[in-house]
Amino acid sequence: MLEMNSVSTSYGSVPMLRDVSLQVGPSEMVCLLGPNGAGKSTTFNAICGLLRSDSGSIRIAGQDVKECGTERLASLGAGFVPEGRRLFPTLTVRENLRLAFDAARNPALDFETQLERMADLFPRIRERLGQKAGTMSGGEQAMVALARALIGDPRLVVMDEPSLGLSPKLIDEYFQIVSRIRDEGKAVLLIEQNAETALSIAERGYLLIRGKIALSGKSSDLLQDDTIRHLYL
Ligand SMILES: Nc1ncnc2c1ncn2[C@@H]1O[C@H](COP(=O)(O)OP(=O)(O)OP(=O)(O)O)[C@@H](O)[C@H]1O
Repeated sequence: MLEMNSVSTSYGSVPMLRDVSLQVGPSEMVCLLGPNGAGKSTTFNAICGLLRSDSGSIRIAGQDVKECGTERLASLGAGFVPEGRRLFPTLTVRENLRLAFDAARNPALDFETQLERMADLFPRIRERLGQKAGTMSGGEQAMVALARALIGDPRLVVMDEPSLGLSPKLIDEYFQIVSRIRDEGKAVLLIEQNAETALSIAERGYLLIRGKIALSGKSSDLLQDDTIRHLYL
């Protein structure tokens, strides 16, 4: 579903990602870990086409992101949860979800049916569809941002530090929903600081350090790895 091959990026003359390769297969949850400044959000921005790579390729469902253009990624079956949620604060929850639904351009889906599915998955937002997104609590906004990524029924979901700022109880609730999404057959790339939780629900993981993939493997192996233990556990 997602394939990055030897991707390098830079900010002006400063190199950032260096030869980053990673894959996420269908129905697979993979996490990307890394300390502050390692390049995790840069990777997210490169995947969703907001940042041009200098070399290498990024494919979603076999389609090159550069050729496709950011505005068409949703119609390839990809949903994104950016760091900080980035909802439209003056629009209601329903309007935020409607915009994402329309961007997915999936004629097989009906908006009201999808909205009902989101309300089932996120009981916290059922009562709040008419509320302006900017007036919601951080936890509620996190749920709306995930619902926005899911409303077009994507096959791949890419999330950038979705648990940032959530209470421990809400983090548990959030990741239970993320696990359910994977169990329903979606591919997930989970970019996270919260290594223990991410490795406990993802099948595989990558560790990014200073723009390079320093480690990769099965989550059970990474949990035992000295570098990971030293950095996080
Ligand atoms: N637009 C930009 N212009 C110049 N440098 C940038 C830009 N965006 C990010 N950087 C730099 O690139 C490096 C990686 O940033 P990035 O946001 O990808 O890290 P991160 O792993 O997501 O970190 P964090 O966990 O703190 O969010 C940092 O040193 C950052 O200052």
